[in-house]
Order: sequence, then C-alpha cells, then structure tokens
Amino acid sequence: MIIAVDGPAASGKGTIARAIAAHYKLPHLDTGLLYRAVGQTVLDRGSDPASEADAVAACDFADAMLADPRLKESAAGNAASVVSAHPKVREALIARQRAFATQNGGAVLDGRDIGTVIAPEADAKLFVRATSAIRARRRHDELVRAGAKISFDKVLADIKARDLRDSTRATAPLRQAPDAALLDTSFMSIEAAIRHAIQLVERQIAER
Ligand SMILES: Nc1ncnc2c1ncn2[C@@H]1O[C@H](COP(=O)(O)OP(=O)(O)OP(=O)(O)O)[C@@H](O)[C@H]1O
Ligand SMILES: Nc1ccn([C@@H]2O[C@H](COP(=O)(O)O)[C@@H](O)[C@H]2O)c(=O)n1
Repeated sequence: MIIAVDGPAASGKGTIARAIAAHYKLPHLDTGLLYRAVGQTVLDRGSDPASEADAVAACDFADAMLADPRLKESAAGNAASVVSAHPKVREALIARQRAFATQNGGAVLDGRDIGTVIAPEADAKLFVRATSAIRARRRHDELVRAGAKISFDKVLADIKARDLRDSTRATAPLRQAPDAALLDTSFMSIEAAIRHAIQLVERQIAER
C-alpha cells in the first residue's frame, strides 16, 4: 500500500505521515530531507543554489548527510526550496523516491509532489494545509525549542517565500492532486489531525 501525503511547509504533513506509517506498520520517507540535503551540500561547497549545474552536482550527497541536524534549520529549508525548482535536480531524485514507494509492502511518503508525480498510483492521498500564520507559529516554536534565535516575522516571510516558489515552479509544483483528500489542520490538535488523517485514508482504501 502506498500513501502520499503532500502539503506546504510546516503544515504538519510529516507528523501525520509518520503517524500513518506507524499505524499501518509501513516505512516512511520524508522527501523534503532529500532536497534539504542537496541544498545544504550546495551551501557547504560554497556553490549557488540558483545554479542548476551546482545543484545537480550536489545530488551526489552521502547518505550520512540525511542525519545532519543542520537539515532542520531554516538555511537548509530555504536552499532546498531553490534547488528543488531545477528540473534536473528533481529528475536526479525521482528514482530513489519511487524505489522507496514501491518496495515490498509499500510505504508512506510526504512531500510536495508525491500524489501528483512520484506515486500518482498511490492507494490513498492526503493534502495537508494550514494558514501561513499558523504554520509560521508552529515552525517558530519548533526552531526556538531547538535553540535557534530567529524572529516570528522572519519565519513567516520564509514560509511565504517558499510557498510562492514551491507552487509557481514549472516542474512538479506544489498542488493538491485531484484525487487527494484535503485536511486543513489550522484549528486541530496534533492528535485530532492524526485521527482525521487515518479516517480519510481508511475511507479512500475502502472506496478503491
Ligand atoms: N495540528 C498541529 N497542531 C500544532 N502543532 C502541530 C500540528 N501539526 C504539526 N505540528 C507541529 O508543527 C511543526 C511542523 O510540523 P511538521 O514537521 O509535521 O510539518 P511539515 O509539513 O512536515 O514541515 P516541513 O515542510 O518542514 O517538512 C512541528 O513542530 C509539529 O510538532
Ligand atoms: N517532494 C518534495 C519535497 C520537498 N521539496 C522542496 O524541499 C523544500 C524542503 O522541504 P520540507 O518538506 O522539508 O519543508 C520545500 O520547500 C520544497 O521546495 C520538493 O520540492 N518536493
């Protein structure tokens, strides 16, 4: 069984995808981490995220990079959003994501284009959203808890800039697949969001 969970930055899709994976005992892939690893590698090399050639060269990042705590930081997220707009970067990361999705027993993947590009055949698809102000509040709280010194206004501006880049790029833009169920978590607790998400997945599986 393949379950696709898409949505904008800090909408809660990762939290939901992890819970769904635990519920169905499936492996989970946070595909944003792959783009963050490319973005961080570009920054580490002193290269330019806006250069497609530099970004493609960074797709050879070592697997250990995926455990680098810096990938959680805003700099990696912003660089990821720039490198992910390059068609050749997306192409370089497709095989890895599809192999994960189609491994024995299936998987849960979260990202921006899982239901539309990576696994359009997914058995269940969710599109998770929340207002930009609520997403920025959640992300700001998370960053401050991790020790970052960053203002709420900067986090909100970053989220808005990423939303714009992610949804207007020509290749695999962020959008809800026509057959994805919409889940707005703006006024839901984490527990309620997970409960609703599992109900929506159950409904889609039953209707297959
Ligand atoms: N319904 C909710 N209510 C309150 N906080 C939430 C809710 N869902 C998620 N969070 C918190 O918001 C933050 C962002 O959630 P999460 O990492 O799941 O989002 P994401 O969409 O996967 O983000 P990213 O795009 O960066 O991968 C986390 O600190 C998480 O605990
Ligand atoms: N399937 C995906 C996943 C992510 N991206 C890009 O990476 C950035 C970081 O992702 P997070 O989920 O960790 O926030 C994101 O802003 C996207 O630009 C993507 O393009 N496709």
